[in-house]
Amino acid sequence: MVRFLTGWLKDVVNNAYSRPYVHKIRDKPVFSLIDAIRKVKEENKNPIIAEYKRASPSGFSADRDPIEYAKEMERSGAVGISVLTEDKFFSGSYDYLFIISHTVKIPVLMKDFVVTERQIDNAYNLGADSILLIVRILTERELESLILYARSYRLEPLVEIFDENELEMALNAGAKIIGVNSRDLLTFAIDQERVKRVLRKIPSNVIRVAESGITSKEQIEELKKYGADAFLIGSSLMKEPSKIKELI
Ligand SMILES: O=C(O)c1ccccc1NCC(=O)[C@H](O)[C@H](O)COP(=O)(O)O
Repeated sequence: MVRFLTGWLKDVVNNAYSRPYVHKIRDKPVFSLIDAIRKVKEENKNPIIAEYKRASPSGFSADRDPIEYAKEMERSGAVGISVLTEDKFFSGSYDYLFIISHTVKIPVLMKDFVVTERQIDNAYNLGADSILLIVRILTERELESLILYARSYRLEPLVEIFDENELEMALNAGAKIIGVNSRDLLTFAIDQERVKRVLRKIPSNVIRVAESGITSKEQIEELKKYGADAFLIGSSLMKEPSKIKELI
């Protein structure tokens, strides 16, 4: 049983259960997102996970070529690329994941509302190096078992949390890389103060990712003071890809 869900989150999860199995065989190695983040930090640069997102339920939309975008992000030093594959609300697709993961040689994260092992099979077969697991939409048992299932493919999942309660669940489930989303998934409101509060409670042996609503270098520097190791940025890079140079 998934947790009690309302509004569009209920629809997005129902849709996730019906995603088809993709018949492909993985033909590339797995790149570790955690290792890549540590390496970029050692080089005194900001590890930016650049997101390929064409639309979102909060009204965002951008029409950008996935190959050009991914190449520019890699060339500019992004630590990884996050690819939205959710089709109904984000206009994502498995095709974008396959194309991008076969274009770049940096880790690629499958960003979706993962609730089934089949979605993880697809992520692996399509060339993803990590997947997102959102605590808000999973029970504790599901979170634990999906983490283990992803690891059976050597995909270390980015576990997304909202607050301290979800942090406890993520830590209990053994997450090694945790993202704190500043965007409330139901109201879409951005709250960076909550992110700072939660980030500083994450143990330093866990990789801490600040997610959503990041538009400037000043914000990144501020989030670093609270322990952020990496930054997941979608909208502002989709609108203006060259901005990545100033953020790194
Ligand atoms: O992007 C949205 O508007 C959104 C709305 C509701 C649920 C999730 C949503 N986005 C998923 C994400 O986590 C973001 O795409 C990602 O963190 C990047 O955020 P941003 O830089 O603000 O585009």
